[in-house]
This record gives sequence, structure tokens and C-alpha cells, in this order.
Amino acid sequence: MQNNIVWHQATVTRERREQMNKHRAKLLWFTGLSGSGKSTLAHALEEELYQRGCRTYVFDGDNVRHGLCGDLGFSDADRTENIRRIAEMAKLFVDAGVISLTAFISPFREDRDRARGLFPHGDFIEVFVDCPLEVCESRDVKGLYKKARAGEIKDFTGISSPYEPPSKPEITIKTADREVADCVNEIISSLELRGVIANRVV
Ligand SMILES: Nc1ncnc2c1ncn2[C@@H]1O[C@H](COP(=O)(O)OS(=O)(=O)O)[C@@H](OP(=O)(O)O)[C@H]1O
Ligand SMILES: Nc1ncnc2c1ncn2[C@@H]1O[C@H](COP(=O)(O)OP(=O)(O)O)[C@@H](O)[C@H]1O
Repeated sequence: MQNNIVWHQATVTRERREQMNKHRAKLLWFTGLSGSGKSTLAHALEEELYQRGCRTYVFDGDNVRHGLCGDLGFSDADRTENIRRIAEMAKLFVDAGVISLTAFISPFREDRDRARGLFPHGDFIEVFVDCPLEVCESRDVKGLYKKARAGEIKDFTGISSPYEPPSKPEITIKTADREVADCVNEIISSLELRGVIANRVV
């Protein structure tokens, strides 16, 4: 399928873009149950990074499942394809020098590991948004758990479709009984430690 396709070597490389941006490009891959806090944290973190002058972009259901992945549902195969497309897109954004954040349930370990495999070592930072199902269900941000329990939505993650937690995530953030700002600070500190962004001036 990829016969006779030759990659064109850009003169404006990722390294040059990173120098201009004054920060490294990385992919922060948020994974967790529906309602665990992926979107909230990804956007709050993006806000903080933006205020520090970083180039960022958040991929989540709103800008992906309506367009690029609008043809996909929630069967295992469709979720796998969803994650494959998102990972390939995020790879291009990282190449463009952007700190990219993805907020998808991405329930299957194999799919996340395949996504990780697209990136040089250290560039794929898996963020496990760890929140018990009972808490996610009590939040029921979109009323979907109620529908899933009533059998109105099939293959719902955590209820009638599996979620495989990461075995070795770079970052684990527990969101039950914690302030969003507290969680964001923890991720920021981890990014500073990894040299992705400069330390805060206090
Ligand atoms: N069957 C089923 N299972 C899980 N989630 C469902 C389902 N149907 C719709 N939704 C809504 O779609 C959002 C999950 O989409 P994702 O693209 O993140 O899913 S996946 O990574 O491909 O598994 C998820 O959004 P979040 O709540 O933000 O996680 C749900 O609102
Ligand atoms: N520490 C926290 N981190 C993230 N979200 C939190 C936290 N505490 C409470 N919440 C709430 O939990 C809900 C998470 O929803 P959302 O971000 O849409 O989850 P997801 O994207 O994983 O489906 C939001 O209503 C958010 O305000």
C-alpha cells in the first residue's frame, strides 16, 4: 500500500522548531474512564502551558469524533482505528513542534502501546487519569452512565466494555477528591522534571 512513496526531508526540522519555541515537543496521552477528568485536565493543563508561551494543541472527542473519526463507533475494532488515527495525527503535531495532548478513553493497552511505538523513546508520555468507576458514574457528566445502566447504550466502557489500565504510565493522576488545579500542578512539575518546559520562576 505504501509502495513508491518517498518521505520528503524538510529543512525546517522538528529540532529547529523546538529551538524557536523554546520548549520540547511531546505527546501527553491521557487515558481513563469516561468522566475520570481527561478533558478537564488536558484543557486546564493546556491553559497553563499557553500562559507560559508554549505551543499546544488538545485532541479530544469534540474535534476528532465529529470529523476525522466521524465514521467510527464504539466496537473494539472502531476504537482501535480511532486510536490509530489520533496517534498518527498527534505524531505530525509533535513533528511540528507542538506539545500535543490527547484525551481519549483509549481503553485497550495494545492500542496505546502501538501509539507509543510511533514515537521516539521519551516523547510519548502516558497520563493515567485514575478515578474509580463509582466516582465517574456519580459524576455522570453527560448522563451516559445512566443510559448505559439502562441498556440504552451498548459497549459502554466500564459497564459493558472493558477498560485496561496502563501497566507503566509515566504519570498517574488520581482525580477523586482532588482539585483540578492541584492535579495540573502535579503534571506541570513532572514536565519540568523531564525538561519538557522550563522550571517556574518563583
Ligand atoms: N459506548 C461508549 N463507550 C464509551 N464512551 C462513549 C460510548 N458512547 C459514547 N461515548 C462518549 O464518547 C466518548 C469516548 O470516545 P473516545 O474516542 O475517547 O473513545 S475510545 O478511546 O475510542 O474508546 C466519551 O467521552 P468522555 O466522557 O469524554 O470520555 C463518551 O462521552
Ligand atoms: N481533580 C479533578 N480532575 C479532573 N476533573 C475533575 C476533578 N475533580 C472533579 N472533576 C470533575 O469531573 C468531571 C470530569 O469530566 P471530563 O473532564 O469530561 O472527563 P472525561 O474527559 O474523562 O470524560 C468534570 O465535571 C470535572 O469538573
